[in-house]
Amino acid sequence: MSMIAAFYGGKSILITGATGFLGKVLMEKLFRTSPDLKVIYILVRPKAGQTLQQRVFQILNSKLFEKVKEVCPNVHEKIRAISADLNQSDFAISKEDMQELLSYTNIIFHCAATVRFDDHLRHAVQLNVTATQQLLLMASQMPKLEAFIHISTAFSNCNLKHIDEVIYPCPVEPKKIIDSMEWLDDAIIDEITPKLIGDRPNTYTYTKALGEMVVQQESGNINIAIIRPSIVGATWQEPFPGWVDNLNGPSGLIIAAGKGFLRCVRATPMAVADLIPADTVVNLTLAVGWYTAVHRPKSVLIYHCTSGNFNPCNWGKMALQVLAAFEKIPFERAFRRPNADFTTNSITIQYWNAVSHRAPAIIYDFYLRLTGRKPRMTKLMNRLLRTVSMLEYFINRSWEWSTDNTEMLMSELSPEDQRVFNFDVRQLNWLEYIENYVLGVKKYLLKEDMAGIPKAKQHLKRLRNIHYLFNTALFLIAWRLLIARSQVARNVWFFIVSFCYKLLSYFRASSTLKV
Ligand SMILES: CCCCCCCCCCCCCCCCCCCCCCCCCCCC(=O)SCCNC(=O)CCNC(=O)[C@H](O)C(C)(C)COP(=O)(O)OP(=O)(O)OC[C@H]1O[C@@H](n2cnc3c(N)ncnc32)[C@H](O)[C@@H]1OP(=O)(O)O
Ligand SMILES: NC(=O)C1=CN([C@@H]2O[C@H](COP(=O)(O)OP(=O)(O)OC[C@H]3O[C@@H](n4cnc5c(N)ncnc54)[C@H](OP(=O)(O)O)[C@@H]3O)[C@@H](O)[C@H]2O)C=CC1
Repeated sequence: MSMIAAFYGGKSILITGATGFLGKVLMEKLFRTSPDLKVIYILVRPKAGQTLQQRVFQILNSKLFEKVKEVCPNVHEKIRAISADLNQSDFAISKEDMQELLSYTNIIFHCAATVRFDDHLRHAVQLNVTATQQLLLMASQMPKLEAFIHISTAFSNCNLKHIDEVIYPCPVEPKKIIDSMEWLDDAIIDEITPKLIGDRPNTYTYTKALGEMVVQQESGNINIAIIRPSIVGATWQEPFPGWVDNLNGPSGLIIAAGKGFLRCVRATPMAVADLIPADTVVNLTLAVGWYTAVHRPKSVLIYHCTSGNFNPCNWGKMALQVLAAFEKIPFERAFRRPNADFTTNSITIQYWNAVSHRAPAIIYDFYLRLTGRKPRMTKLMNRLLRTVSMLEYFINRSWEWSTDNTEMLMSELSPEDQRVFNFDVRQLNWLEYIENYVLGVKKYLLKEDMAGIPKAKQHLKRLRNIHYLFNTALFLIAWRLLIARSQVARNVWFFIVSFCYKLLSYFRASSTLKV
């Protein structure tokens, strides 16, 4: 019997960010392994014309929750969606709902965040820092609370090369930042943002670091732990391999590469690709929830959820594996054949961007115009290149994260818990994982039918032939222009033609002699 699964039985659990990628996988695993839990409260904001109920209905009716419905048929009754906006004071939760949350919550998993790299500092602070502070204040008023698990990121201290399981202070106190956001206007915030974030690449990593400081400062008597996952990818094993439902991290780039839009990047092939499957993060999170509640460590423990030091894979190897997966599982209607060229040279990347990305987009837009359609490829390409430039920081560096707490926890688990809540990535086979990832992107993000694979393969063959034809034509035109202008080129051409003619005559003569 799993001790962790039993621990969550009968519990009232509060999850923020439950409608996000990680939150959904967390909720699914909780229901599947502890169907006797009392209730999961989720803080949800109405969105895109959908009511809370419609959002919950959509989640529960997704493929992700198919197994849950078998083991926990009354799952609908066990989810309690609470209308909340983490950007508002008291999260805009009604008095009655707040009372219920304060009275009954046993465990909190705080997953909500803005994960956009380019978010305005005011908004990023509001969600990643102030909301964390408010949630801790709520937590301090919960008499039945046993543990508060805060999801941060392994990149909150990406300005360092080696990162220990400690909270590194930022130069300006989070409280000062929170206060200043209230009275500074946007223009001034824009001006001071680069100074505040210092050598971090974006507001996301900076505000996640501030969030951790808030957790430490406001922990009081609450049992708190922080999880720091690296780049969260599709699921590895549970509830099935390859589940992914948003474009963040590598998923969007896999689409861009598979569709042939993105063919080269500024990346360091030998840099460690610290990807971590979503289900691994969730398993560690649930194990940490149990450990924190039961063992009540004296200080805030930090758990790095990374793959690099257990089972490293670099970007070069990973890109080759992705390309190999595209051979087996091609995406439909690719723009060009997938390719993966890496360079660390800024001039080379500018040349490649011009030749491999912008020029084909311009030619295609020209073709769209000629055929009376609206050009769109150049715009799309510019947005893609902007996205890639924001991710470049993470694909050109390697980090080392110490994992003593994660390893300690692994050794604390019973063999059954190690199996049910497996977070040991040493067992992960990257080739298999990447293949399932590409399959998942095709099925769940692009919603493409597997029956279309032969047609997609045919399309790629056609693109390869067009590519060869185009290159041959380009070569012949260039050569024709050259021999028209240069005596040396003409001499070389004459030499090649006469050499070929002599070779042909020789073979013809020798074959006549044999007869
Ligand atoms: C397994 C990987 C191998 C890759 C295989 C490739 C094979 C060969 C190809 C050759 C190239 C090789 C590439 C190799 C390496 C790539 C590896 C991937 C690197 C991943 C690094 C991630 C680092 C993460 C570190 C921190 C982790 C965290 O803690 S938090 C979670 C991470 N957060 C994010 O990922 C958010 C990032 N996104 C944003 O901040 C914003 O979306 C944006 C600023 C980038 C863009 O914002 P914008 O206002 O323009 O609008 P938005 O509406 O958001 O999107 C615009 C269009 O772009 C699409 N989009 C969004 N995100 C991505 C993405 N990650 N990749 C591609 N496309 C993306 C979005 O759908 C929009 O499209 P349109 O609607 O069509 O305009
Ligand atoms: N994905 C990754 O690669 C990594 C993620 N992490 C961390 O994991 C956590 C979860 O990330 P992930 O699931 O990928 O992110 P998502 O963007 O998929 O989910 C974010 C969640 O936060 C919710 N949220 C955002 N703003 C508000 C708001 N104002 N009020 C209420 N809820 C809000 C979203 O709700 P809604 O659906 O309404 O938008 C959504 O449920 C984050 O803390 C992130 O920092 C850490 C490392 C890597």
